[in-house]
Amino acid sequence: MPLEFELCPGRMIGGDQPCFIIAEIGINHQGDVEIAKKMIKMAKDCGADCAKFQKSILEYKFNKRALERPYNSKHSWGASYGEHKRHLEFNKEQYEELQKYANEVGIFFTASAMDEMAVEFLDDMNVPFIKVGSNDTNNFPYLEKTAKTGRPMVVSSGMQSLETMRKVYKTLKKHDVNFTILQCTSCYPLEVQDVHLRVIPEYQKEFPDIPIGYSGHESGIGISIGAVAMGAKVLERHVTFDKTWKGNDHAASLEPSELAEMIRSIRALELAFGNGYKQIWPCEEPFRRKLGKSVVARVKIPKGETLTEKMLTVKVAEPIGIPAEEIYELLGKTVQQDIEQDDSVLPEMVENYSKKAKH
Ligand SMILES: CC(=O)N[C@H](C=O)[C@@H](O)[C@H](O)[C@H](O)COP(=O)(O)O
Ligand SMILES: C=C(OP(=O)(O)O)C(=O)O
Repeated sequence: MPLEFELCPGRMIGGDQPCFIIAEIGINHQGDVEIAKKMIKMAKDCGADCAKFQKSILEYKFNKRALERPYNSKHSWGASYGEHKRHLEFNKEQYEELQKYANEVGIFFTASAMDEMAVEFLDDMNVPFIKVGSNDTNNFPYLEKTAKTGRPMVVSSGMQSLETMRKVYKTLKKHDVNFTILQCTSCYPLEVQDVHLRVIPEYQKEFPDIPIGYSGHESGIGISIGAVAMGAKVLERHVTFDKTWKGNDHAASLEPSELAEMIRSIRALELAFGNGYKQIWPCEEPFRRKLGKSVVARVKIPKGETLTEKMLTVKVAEPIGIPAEEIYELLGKTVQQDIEQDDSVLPEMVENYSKKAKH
């Protein structure tokens, strides 16, 4: 399987492709379709590639007692966890409305499938790829089912060991499905010492034929930009209109100005990566001419003298002379005209000196 693949129609990821940026709306829409739409538009306006939600079919994601447990958090939308989750869940019609809206806006639309029924739900919706949230990454029947849809998979790896991730990789390889693995630590918000960006190159070594990415829950944008510098080819961040809103994820999310700034910085960083060639670039020429150093006579050198190191020095000189890096090639050669002290040494002043001064 190649290191690059098509994650969404017409959008390759991996290799030298720009990092694919997922704006994770998740549950930050507060259960309100109109807010969700505004968030889709905001993600597009900020330059994200994809707007993502979280789809659960609650009776399949949770057992009864988990749905009944009290949820006394300040982030709760109901007395029980089930009521809270029901408030945040969009139905099929609402998903279709959001998908249609994302299409109009021109941004890819998908969700994490939070249980096996949600996989079917999203597959029926023809989403471009399925996100596997960290809490399903060790759920092998679910992974097999998702892989069988044939849709590319973005697999997060919070709350998992390397051993489990090796099993995940082998399982998905068996199904010949395109997938990427994201480094992730599942804490909300995530403290910097718990980020572990060095897992990105570790994953690259472990899984050399798939793109590796990062799903971040930290505050701010610097660490995610760093993740891209370390090779993340997919980046997912939660987004919000207001970090102080009620809800578990808002504090670990980016507000629009941060999202836009992060994406601008990532796109600039990608340009800055360059192609790995080291050479003198055209943009450096004026500066090389002004600031670059040439060989200069340290003393007056009469015609016929043989050049020694003591006769020469290196300075910013006018006119530009033989470049500094060629000074040793001059030693032992004969000068064919007088050179005054502090004058540039020019190629035509030196016998059999074939190299031309670089102008
Ligand atoms: C692991 C996982 O699912 N994480 C998700 C993605 O990052 C989160 O958005 C959770 O859904 C969210 O933090 C849950 O919050 P509450 O429990 O208040 O609904
Ligand atoms: C839980 C999710 O993601 P992550 O594990 O990457 O935070 C998700 O996308 O629903």
